[in-house]
Amino acid sequence: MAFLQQQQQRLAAGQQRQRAAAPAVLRSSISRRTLLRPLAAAAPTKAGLIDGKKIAEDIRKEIAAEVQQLQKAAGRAPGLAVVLVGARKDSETYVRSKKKACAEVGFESFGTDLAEDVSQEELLRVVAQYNADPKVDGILVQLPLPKHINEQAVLDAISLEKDVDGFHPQNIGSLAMRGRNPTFVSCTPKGCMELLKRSGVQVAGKTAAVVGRSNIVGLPAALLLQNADATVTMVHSRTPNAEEVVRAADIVIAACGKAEMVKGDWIKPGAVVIDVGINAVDDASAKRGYRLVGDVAFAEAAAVASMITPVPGGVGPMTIAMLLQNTLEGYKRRVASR
Ligand SMILES: NC(=O)C1=CN([C@@H]2O[C@H](COP(=O)(O)OP(=O)(O)OC[C@H]3O[C@@H](n4cnc5c(N)ncnc54)[C@H](OP(=O)(O)O)[C@@H]3O)[C@@H](O)[C@H]2O)C=CC1
Ligand SMILES: Nc1nc(=O)c2c([nH]1)NC[C@@H]1CN(c3ccc(C(=O)N[C@@H](CCC(=O)O)C(=O)O)cc3)C=[N+]21
Repeated sequence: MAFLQQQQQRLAAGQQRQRAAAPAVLRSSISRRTLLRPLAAAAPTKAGLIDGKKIAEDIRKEIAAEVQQLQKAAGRAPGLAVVLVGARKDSETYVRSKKKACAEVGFESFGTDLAEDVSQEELLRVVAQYNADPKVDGILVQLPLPKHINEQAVLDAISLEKDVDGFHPQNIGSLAMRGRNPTFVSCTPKGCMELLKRSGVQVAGKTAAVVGRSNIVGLPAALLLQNADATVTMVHSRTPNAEEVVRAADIVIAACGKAEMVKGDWIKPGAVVIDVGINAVDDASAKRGYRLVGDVAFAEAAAVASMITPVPGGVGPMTIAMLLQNTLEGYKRRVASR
């Protein structure tokens, strides 16, 4: 019981600190009942929810307003080209939601759907066409690509000025070097940082753990946190003491692609948890026959963390909002340099 009390006390203190830093929109999501609950209560304390869906919606509105303002003088709307290879159901869904988001903010979207067995040469030709198209500000080739295609060769072929995914080696390399600004920052890690920023979470001086080291999520997320003056540790499949490293962190970004791997007792009381994971698990009671869960065991972690993102409704919608933001940035640069 003494331990529980201590933990509750630490939690309440952490939450009050976070609450003081949090903007009004978020403050309302940390309930009074949570804060005023007697310390010895057995029920788990609920973390404040970081509402990625709402924050992404705010950003889309900001983008739409800017497009309205800019497009008359520019003579055209921002343009995003999305290339889809094959017929993976999840990829088709993502591409559809990207095109829908484009329409919503007043972008023009271009799309090329290629057959699963398309040759690498043909795919490279499509990329080259979009590189040369003056109406296209951003190019996204949906991943994963079929096995017979060299993914990196395709990503390398996207013009640096149109690499709105931020996957070009020069963009990732610039992120890793002090004093260099990448042309574009990858959407998912950029979305994680934006969630922290818009939730009033201070990053400078904090310890952070990133679970996962992929080129598209874990690595750039760690670099961004480090550039924001956090002290960062990366955890991967060969890390023997992942749990211990995560438990030392004030900020956790989970991107390991393993459903609910990060447990509640891995989380330091009062930590902020950003869950990037998107995993489908079978669920006969769900309409689609499956439901989405993150890389974090949400309920357990929410009982310990001060703030946490849900899945769905957390990082996912932010990825799309950042894709639009990157495309708008590219458009503004290209219009200005005419
Ligand atoms: N919300 C969004 O917008 C997006 C969500 N995602 C989701 O994010 C997650 C990560 O995606 P992505 O980076 O592409 O995945 P990858 O499979 O490319 O990378 C996973 C990383 O996690 C590490 N890892 C795997 N198992 C463990 C383990 N047991 N302990 C510690 N680390 C481990 C791997 O280590 P190692 O390097 O040693 O193999 C690897 O670095 C997925 O769930 C994906 O669906 C991805 C993109 C966008
Ligand atoms: N070139 C490229 N760029 C990418 O950015 C890219 C990619 N390839 N391949 C696949 C991953 C995955 N990804 C997601 C985007 C949005 C949601 C998203 O909006 N998810 C919703 C739920 C969607 C649903 O209900 O199915 C949510 O989390 O709330 C998820 C995942 C982008 N990726």
